[in-house]
Amino acid sequence: LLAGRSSSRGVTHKRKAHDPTCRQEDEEDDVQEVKSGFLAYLPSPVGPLLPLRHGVSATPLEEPQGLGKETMGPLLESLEQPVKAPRQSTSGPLTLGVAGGSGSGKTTFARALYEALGEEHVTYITHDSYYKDLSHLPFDERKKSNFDHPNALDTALLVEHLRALKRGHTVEVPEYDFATHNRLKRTCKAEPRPVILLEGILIFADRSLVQELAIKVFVDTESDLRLIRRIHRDVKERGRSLESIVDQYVKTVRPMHLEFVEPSKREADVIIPLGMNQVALDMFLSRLQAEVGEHLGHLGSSTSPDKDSQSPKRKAYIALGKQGSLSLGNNMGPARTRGESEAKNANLSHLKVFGSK
Ligand SMILES: Nc1ncnc2c1ncn2[C@@H]1O[C@H](COP(=O)(O)OP(=O)(O)O)[C@@H](O)[C@H]1O
Ligand SMILES: Nc1ccn([C@@H]2O[C@H](COP(=O)(O)O)[C@@H](O)[C@H]2O)c(=O)n1
Repeated sequence: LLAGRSSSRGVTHKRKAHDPTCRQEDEEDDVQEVKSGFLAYLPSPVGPLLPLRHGVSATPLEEPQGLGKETMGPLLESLEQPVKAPRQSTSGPLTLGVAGGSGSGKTTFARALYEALGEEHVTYITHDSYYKDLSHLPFDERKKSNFDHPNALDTALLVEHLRALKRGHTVEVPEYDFATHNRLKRTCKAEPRPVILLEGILIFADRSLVQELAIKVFVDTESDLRLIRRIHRDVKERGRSLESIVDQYVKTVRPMHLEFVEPSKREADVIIPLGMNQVALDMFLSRLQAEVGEHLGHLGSSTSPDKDSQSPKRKAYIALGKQGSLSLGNNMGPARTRGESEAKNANLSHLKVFGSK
């Protein structure tokens, strides 16, 4: 569009500047350039051409070639507006979503963020905790379920919880057992904190969930690597056989990934290529530092002991991420449960990969 515009400007400038009709002719030229430029890009003629910009009062074109004010106004406005990052209000928690296919490294990435931002500042929730309970089915039926379809998860409850956290309420996050495919009886309290970190394969596939997220990161890893990682993990941590993993991958994981997860990538603000990697983490953390500082400042001392953005404490935890020191040596882990033993293994095995240096 811009290239077309500057060439027709050239034609306009050939005329004499003192010509009293110049302005009108300029305007006509502007109409011409609009005709040859914009018209080519718009799907169908929608009405007479009306004033376009300040100083350009174009004569309406004959129907049906013209363009309506309703169409051109917003179009031109949008062209003139700088592209703005979608920001949520700074008065509530900053909501961060990390999505990606199974085995892409989103847990690894999310936990690195969790550590780097400071656990006391982050409410960490996984969509996995909201898998629906299947205890009404016999085990053989349960294990054949499609766990990669959005209907397998109680997303409405998660959205409700996110909204409650934003209002400052503590929520009871369900606990899920991947070995039995059931919810446990107990729940896990998640307290409101300045940053809400949400992770899951399908979090960008649900509109109501996407709307709750201010910053959306997609961890993008090729399917062969994801499958290999999944095999390792599911054998070690989820008590699965190689045969069952491959069977599940072919029947549900892969097709659902192609249908729901991959297209949801377009919702992302940031795409991390090659899975979790230190350069991406560092860059993301640097950018986030300003956002987080703002949010921590806003939420005050009950959730943020260091209000001063230059305080040694904040510098320390951001630096922690930069060094890649990611060991989770405490019991303040995320509200994510896959049974006790799995949680322990998962924490340690993920974090070793990115242990400092
Ligand atoms: N960049 C990486 N290089 C090597 N292994 C990785 C990498 N990222 C993750 N992993 C390993 O792959 C497995 C799956 O990673 P995880 O973060 O749990 O993925 P997701 O949460 O997306 O399923 C884990 O065992 C983890 O240690
Ligand atoms: N009972 C269940 C529930 C889910 N899954 C699989 O978990 C995957 C999502 O978790 P990631 O940590 O890998 O993102 C998903 O692909 C489900 O197939 C399961 O196997 N059993």
